[in-house]
Amino acid sequence: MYDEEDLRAIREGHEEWEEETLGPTLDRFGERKKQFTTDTEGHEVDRLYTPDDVAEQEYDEDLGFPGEKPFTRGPYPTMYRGRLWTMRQYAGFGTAEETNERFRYLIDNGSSGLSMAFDLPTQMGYDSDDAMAAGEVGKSGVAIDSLDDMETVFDGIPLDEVSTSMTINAPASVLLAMYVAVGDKQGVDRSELRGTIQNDILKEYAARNTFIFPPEPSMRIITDIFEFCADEVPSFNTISISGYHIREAGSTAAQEIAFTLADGIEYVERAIEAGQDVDEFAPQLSFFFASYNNILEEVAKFRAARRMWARIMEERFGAEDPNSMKLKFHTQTAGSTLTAQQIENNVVRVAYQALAAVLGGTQSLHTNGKDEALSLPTEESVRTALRTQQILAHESGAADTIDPLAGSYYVESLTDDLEAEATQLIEDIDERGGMRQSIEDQWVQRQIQDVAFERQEEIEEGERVIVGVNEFQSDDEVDEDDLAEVDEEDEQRQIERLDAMRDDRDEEDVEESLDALRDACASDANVMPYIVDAVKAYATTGEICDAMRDVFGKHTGA
Ligand SMILES: C[C@H](C(=O)O)C(=O)SCCNC(=O)CCNC(=O)[C@H](O)C(C)(C)COP(=O)(O)OP(=O)(O)OC[C@H]1O[C@@H](n2cnc3c(N)ncnc32)[C@H](O)[C@@H]1OP(=O)(O)O
Repeated sequence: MYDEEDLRAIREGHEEWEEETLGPTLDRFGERKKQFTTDTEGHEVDRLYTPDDVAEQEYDEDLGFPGEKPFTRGPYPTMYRGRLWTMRQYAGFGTAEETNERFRYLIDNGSSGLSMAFDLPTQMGYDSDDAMAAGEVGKSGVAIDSLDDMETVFDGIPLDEVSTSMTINAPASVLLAMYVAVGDKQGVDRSELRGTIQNDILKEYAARNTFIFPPEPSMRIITDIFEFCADEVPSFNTISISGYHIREAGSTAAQEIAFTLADGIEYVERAIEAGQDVDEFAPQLSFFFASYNNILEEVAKFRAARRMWARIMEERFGAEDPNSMKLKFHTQTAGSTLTAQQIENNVVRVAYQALAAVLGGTQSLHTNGKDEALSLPTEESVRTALRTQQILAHESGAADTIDPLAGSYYVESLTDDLEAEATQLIEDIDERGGMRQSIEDQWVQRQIQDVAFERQEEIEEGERVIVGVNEFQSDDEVDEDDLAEVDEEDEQRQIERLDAMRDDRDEEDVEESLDALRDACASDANVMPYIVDAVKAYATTGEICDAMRDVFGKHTGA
């Protein structure tokens, strides 16, 4: 963007400055550290960035305009001036009634989207009365045993007026079918259903661990979902390809981009192999990233990811519809950065992380509650987390102009560096036979673990300061009474609900629908319509997943 002459003058000026102005000050005072790095190991931060650091950038090709390729500056032409990001607080615990109450509370307080957390048994495809579920029912999210529970969660919440994200992976097909069935019962046209299922099984094998079936049938179910949604539920985001868990497992920012986009590449390849047209399903692919404390690195990460995905979709897959190239993403502030010490500091961490997400152009945001390192968040901490977003949206000015950090020599240079680093990693993965193979070989897991280990050492040795933990400690202790408690009776109540539901349903319908589903799994039919039928017959999550386990088998380890 600068001509050679300008650049030469800048370089000369830089050298002069180093000698005449900087030198004497450095000699007298030095600097705080020998080396400055970004949040992630190995990425050195220079003292000063100038146009020379972004001399290679071409405005048109690398930045462009918002809503246009390569979408570095954002997927929409007006961004937050037209519509604020969706404030989507992750919630759900105990029984369907409790979750319905929390959802209504969030909507009453200005939440603009819902985000549903499921308990571990639901995520693993077990009913609440299964021996495998004991002690876990309703703990990390809501227990959904059947359509009956789903109807209760959305009681009084018209599905044509909200968009709902569901953090569900291995049994995503079942929960999506339940959502569709609730919509059908509410009389909402399927084309009006909006939301996202996480449905990202590859990162389950690599980092999050709630898988049920082996990789092969899991990938088939995912492509069936893409096809079903394109035909029946066209506004639904069929997957949330997630870097969040990869980062939380310890990865660097560049690895977070690379492994997430490499997962994306694997899904796109599979769907194309299954005969689908890339421009039919790609616009409904969505992404999910973490936002950490290093604000400028995070902004660069989001911008680099957008640019890379646009290039991958166009150049690698020949996508023609610009909507197929737009990387739209949800952000969650980083749970692992929250400290159990001085929990009020977490409000500040979350605010900075949320700022980074917004400066980076997120479409949807969850801000963590300050107490989440210790317990489920209380209503009060959930409210403060939501208010943090509202202050950011309405008071900070951060939403008033598009991609405000563009043109910062540092942010642009870091955007380029992260793109280069992540592109190199994707090339390495390609050479190893793709992401699925690299996960099966444990290569991805090892890359992440190595970084996580180094970071832990830095914290233990005090090289990395965590305020309130290894520096600036104080003796204040959290009052246990201020934390949310899990109701231990929930498990029993949920089992009773499930029993009552089973007494009411038509067993013959259930059996027939499960037999048909088994047959569909064993053939090459799309499984989704069969799952919708089973759900509508009130077959349970566990029964449906068992029918699929009968045909697909179980995956026991990555
Ligand atoms: C840690 C934890 C765990 O492990 O358990 C987790 O995983 S929690 C994980 C929780 N995960 C999540 O919550 C995932 C959330 N994800 C999402 O909501 C989605 O995938 C998303 C990222 C694409 C965001 O979807 P969204 O509906 O909120 O937002 P969108 O960007 O699609 O915008 C909604 C509609 O408004 C339109 N729109 C948006 N902005 C503009 C604008 N400036 N001008 C005009 N129109 C606009 C869009 O085109 C779209 O309409 P149209 O559709 O007509 O084009």
